[in-house]
Amino acid sequence: MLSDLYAGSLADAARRLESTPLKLVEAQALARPPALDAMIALAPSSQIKVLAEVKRASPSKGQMAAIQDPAALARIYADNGASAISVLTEEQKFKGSLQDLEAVRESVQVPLLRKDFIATEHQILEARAAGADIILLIVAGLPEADIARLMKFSSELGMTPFIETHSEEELKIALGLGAALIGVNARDLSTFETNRDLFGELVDLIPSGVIKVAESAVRNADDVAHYRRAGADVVLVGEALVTNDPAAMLRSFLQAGKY
Ligand SMILES: O=C(O)c1ccccc1NCC(=O)[C@H](O)[C@H](O)COP(=O)(O)O
Repeated sequence: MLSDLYAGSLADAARRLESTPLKLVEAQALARPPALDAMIALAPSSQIKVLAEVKRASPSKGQMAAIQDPAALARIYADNGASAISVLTEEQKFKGSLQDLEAVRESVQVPLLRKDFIATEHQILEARAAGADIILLIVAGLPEADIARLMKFSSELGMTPFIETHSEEELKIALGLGAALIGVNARDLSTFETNRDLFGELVDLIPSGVIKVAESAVRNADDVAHYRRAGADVVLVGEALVTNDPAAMLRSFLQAGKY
């Protein structure tokens, strides 16, 4: 499944290259104002931080929410305390787009994550050109040397690479590469099974100074408190926000993670 997701994203990127040549994407990326500093926005504090996701659909759940106006949803997130916003731009299974990311960029001032199956410099330039400040690199999906190269490339653009892991071995790879923003995804991207305890099982391997993100499977404020007790600095939440009242949910998450 994961390799299919990468193949789909790369095919879509190749199609976009036919109408927008790499040199133009690069010029658009370099013309953007400097990237916002995600390491400041997501830095550990006395309160858990929320990375709120714009997520219409997923391979595991199918269609979740129509989200006709992603910019309006992002404003609700930012107005109710989200420290950063994740925009799923994958088109085929998640029904997202770079246009969603551009629209969100116009509406909020918090750092934006391009959430996609990124494997090339072209996709990173597209992310920057659309206004993203953070890009996702998934250890399960990429050879270590590619992650190292793409981390360097995104950092040179002023962006923050967010490195996603799902096992001790993957975490050691992320740490070995010097990642400063690391996620432990409760969802196994091959089987879609979720394990909310995985973050707590791995977190002690992550040194202080690295921002620790608990990703996926938050259904309610109790789950946020669970991740916070385990040591999360940040929770990444999609489904629970887009299928409920996002403002009320966000406020309850921030309240639950206040220690
Ligand atoms: O969400 C999925 O089904 C999925 C399947 C395969 C690859 C990635 C997938 N999701 C990406 C994410 O990591 C989540 O959107 C994100 O962590 C938020 O998760 P949730 O709060 O459980 O919607």
